[in-house]
Amino acid sequence: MSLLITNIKQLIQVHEYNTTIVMGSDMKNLPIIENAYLYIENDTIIEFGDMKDCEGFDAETTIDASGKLVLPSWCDSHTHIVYAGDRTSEFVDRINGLSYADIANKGGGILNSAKKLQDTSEDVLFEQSLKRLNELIAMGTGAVEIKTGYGLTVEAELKMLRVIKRLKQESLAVIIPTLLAAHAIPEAYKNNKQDYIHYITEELIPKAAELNITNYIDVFCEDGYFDINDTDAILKAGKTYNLQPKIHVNQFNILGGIALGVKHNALSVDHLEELNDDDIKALKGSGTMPVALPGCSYFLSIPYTQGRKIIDSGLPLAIATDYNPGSAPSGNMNFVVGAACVKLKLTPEEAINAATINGAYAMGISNMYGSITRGKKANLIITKPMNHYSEIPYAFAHNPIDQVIINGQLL
Ligand SMILES: N=CN[C@@H](CCC(=O)O)C(=O)O
Ligand SMILES: [Zn+2]
Repeated sequence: MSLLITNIKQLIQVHEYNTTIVMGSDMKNLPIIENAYLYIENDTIIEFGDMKDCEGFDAETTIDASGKLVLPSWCDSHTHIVYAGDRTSEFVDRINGLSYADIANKGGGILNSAKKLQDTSEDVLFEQSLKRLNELIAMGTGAVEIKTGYGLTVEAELKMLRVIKRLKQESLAVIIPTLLAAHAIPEAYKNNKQDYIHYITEELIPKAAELNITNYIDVFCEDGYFDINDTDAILKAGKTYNLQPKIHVNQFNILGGIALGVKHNALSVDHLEELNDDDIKALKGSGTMPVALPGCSYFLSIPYTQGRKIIDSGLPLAIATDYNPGSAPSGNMNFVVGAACVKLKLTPEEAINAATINGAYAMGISNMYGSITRGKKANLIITKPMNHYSEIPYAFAHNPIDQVIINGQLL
């Protein structure tokens, strides 16, 4: 199978050599070729260059992309798309003045989603999740991390993992599963958190590891959920099964979760709506990617992550949707790229780097995804006609996607 895309107005995120992360002032660079071609064989990028050098390709399919841009598909490194039903009633409660914490304290929030998920059959959960996955692919996402965490029992968490496995089998998109082992404390353990942590470390993690579906572990490190000591214990237990941390930290409070994540060699630390200088210091020189989730800040009306400060400190930054029923019910990476510019004060170049190569890094796949590089997988977006990539974040809430290619296949 071979595919040639010709007359590309701008071929974006082109790297001759295999770049796997961009950080600090380098995030301002977004290498492009104007009036370009791209040649794909099977699922792999084989060649690209200036249109005037496009000779000798005998492709089975040719797409004329005149007036359109081509870029790597979005790499969404933080989602919770396997959930049951929705939480629209809590949305209305928040409009009427309740906070996210108020709702959680009266048994809503994550506990509400857990109850719904426990009561939903595996097949129905799969169908609901597949629909969300297909919607986000149509919006340009080609690689996506999916967390568990709405199970809160071994049985329901394993059900979530099996659903993620089926999504992987069903979909062309790259799916990176994460065991969100500690997301909330179930009602039955309300006055006995240590027993629940024991249940997580001694039962859930070993049984989840047995399924061999995930390489990553997550904890919601936050006041009212899991503190630093709990998080430390759970990450240590994960390490014995070779699960690398990708953790929820600093969403509402600074507990020291960033430094703890770095200590445990976390691949990413996500949220960071609250951030201090010690957090920035902890990240310096580490291999841990800070991940901002502007859709969550938008939906909950909480502060936006200081993306500008993170990048100006010389660090890398990734952006992701956090698609979930409670704090960010949207998988639209185009919106996230726009919000990163408007609210995090990233330039379009920085936002596109954050949503492609750095998003791929935050899933451990940037050696094969996230840039236009010979030998990398052909996961691509062809945009609607536009003059410049800055129009993607500029025209907020529009749909810039014309076609999506995943693993060399035109969807
Ligand atoms: N903060 C923790 N987890 C999710 C939200 C979970 C929920 O409200 O259902 C998040 O990343 O925002
Ligand atoms: Zn999340």
